[in-house]
Amino acid sequence: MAHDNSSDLNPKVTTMKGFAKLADYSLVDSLNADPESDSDGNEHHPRQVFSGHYVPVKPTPLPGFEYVAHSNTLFEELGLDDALALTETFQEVFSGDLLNAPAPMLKSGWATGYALSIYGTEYTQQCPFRTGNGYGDGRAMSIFEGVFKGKRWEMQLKGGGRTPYCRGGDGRAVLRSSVREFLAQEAMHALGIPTSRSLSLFVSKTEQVHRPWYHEGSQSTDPEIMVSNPVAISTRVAPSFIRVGQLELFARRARTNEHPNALKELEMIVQHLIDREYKGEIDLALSFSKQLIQLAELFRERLSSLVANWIRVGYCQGNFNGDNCPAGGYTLDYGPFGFCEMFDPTFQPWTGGGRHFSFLNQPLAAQQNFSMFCKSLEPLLQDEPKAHEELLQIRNGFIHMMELKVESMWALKLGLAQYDSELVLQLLKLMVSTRADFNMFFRELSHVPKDASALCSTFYIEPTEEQLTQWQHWLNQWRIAINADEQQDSVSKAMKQVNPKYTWREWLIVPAYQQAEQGNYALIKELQKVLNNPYQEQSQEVEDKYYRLRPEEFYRMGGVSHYSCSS
Ligand SMILES: Nc1ncnc2c1ncn2[C@@H]1O[C@H](COP(=O)(O)OP(=O)(O)OP(=O)(O)O)[C@@H](O)[C@H]1O
Ligand SMILES: [Mg+2]
Repeated sequence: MAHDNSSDLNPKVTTMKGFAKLADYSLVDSLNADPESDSDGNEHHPRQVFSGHYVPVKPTPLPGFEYVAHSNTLFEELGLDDALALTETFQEVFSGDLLNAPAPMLKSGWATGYALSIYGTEYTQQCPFRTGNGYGDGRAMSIFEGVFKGKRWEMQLKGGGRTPYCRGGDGRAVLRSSVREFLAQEAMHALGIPTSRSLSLFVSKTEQVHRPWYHEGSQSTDPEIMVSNPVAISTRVAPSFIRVGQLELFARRARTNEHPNALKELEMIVQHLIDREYKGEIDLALSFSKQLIQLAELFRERLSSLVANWIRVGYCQGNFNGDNCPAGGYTLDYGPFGFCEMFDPTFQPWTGGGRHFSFLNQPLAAQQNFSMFCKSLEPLLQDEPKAHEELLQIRNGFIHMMELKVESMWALKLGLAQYDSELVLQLLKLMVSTRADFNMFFRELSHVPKDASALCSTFYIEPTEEQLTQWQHWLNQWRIAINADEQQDSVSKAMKQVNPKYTWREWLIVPAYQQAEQGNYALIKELQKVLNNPYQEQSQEVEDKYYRLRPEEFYRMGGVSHYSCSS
């Protein structure tokens, strides 16, 4: 199926010449190309896509583009020289113009369809045709795959214009959301959490689009005004961009036998998933049904560990539905996300997200996505009752595995050899009652203080005498549990490796995208540096600026503490 003739690149690539070919990995939707396609041969109109794994699309270039940033870290990992980001060809390609893309790159990219399920419920109404056949990458498109230093990566533009899945949207992403996604992906990577990565970010100096937003300083939940913002293209990179929702799309079609190839298309996309995301971990000599069982086990492991890690660093995805859940088990779609500052188990920055996707509910949301993943594999096991039963058991075991992961995450955060439910529950209650900052609290605790007053700098309120006594009691219990008198140094060191000092604080990111809108990208560079080293101590200057409780004026502020528009 996969057409794979890409070659390894030499270290430190300085030109685009070595960039590998886009893999035409599977069935293209060729039967129903858009009769209305524009003179550039591209499809900019919403339409139903009934079959095939992708639709060829050409990005719509950013007019009057300007380079904003690239990730030195990812460049280094891919073996690319930083100077490449400043070359004309690179800038053209990653601002959406493939006209001069050097061979063996193709002159067009591809967009994929996916299905939507929200918290385990299947939806079909979210496209103009109310069938689900027009739902998918509405403004994201991959432009090639390549092998860099022995590892295969897919590169995808976000905001590169309309696709048949655009549903009437403009196909664009604004600079605000693009800066957030660009920085967040690399910050998560630095935190040690699997994620799509950021390659580059370009902005248009001439094209703007409108998005609903807030008045300066507004405390409204809903945005009050339309604000125009420059459009941007960020490029994200991952082994593949296959989402649970994508498997769901093909499984739904297979279940209802929507066309003669439906089951085959499901099988092909699952094979592609194994090839791109699980090769090396799945025994390809096994029968396909046994491979599927291994796949489900591996994804269960990756997904549960991912979500436990999200909680570890205070991350809330915000909209963890099936189409924002990559089947490779990493984090994707940094639009509705946020990081919990003042600890609240129901923290949810995205006003459209609801409690079911809130901070400490994410394990349950993950369970729903995992169930949909398993359900998508079922049509492939319809003649294999034994394997089907095994799959159901793996599905039913998710929540237990998730619990274990969450428990060991708390144990790790607290430097405990074993999870202690009483200690953790008491702690979370105390954190809520004294309004502790989630990440600063754990960082200060990592110094293993003797006196509870050392923790007060992480509280948003002045604790009462009674609360201080409760804290001291908890601290004493905890110190006994970690054997602090003898192991203080080693526990402290280990805790600092899992409790980050520098994490995402939305109010410190806002000025970076605001200044970028004025053409000043210095703060983006500064944030890249700071967030790239989350576990290390940095200079006093950095500490004073970035290791701080959120100032009161940013609480309840639209666009900072919550947002309704993430695009
Ligand atoms: N401006 C837009 N134009 C066209 N389609 C859009 C636009 N904004 C969002 N969409 C599409 O709407 C759907 C839901 O949007 P959502 O915010 O989850 O995704 P996203 O942030 O665009 O993308 P992704 O999940 O690829 O990171 C997606 O299928 C997305 O492609
Ligand atoms: Mg999305």
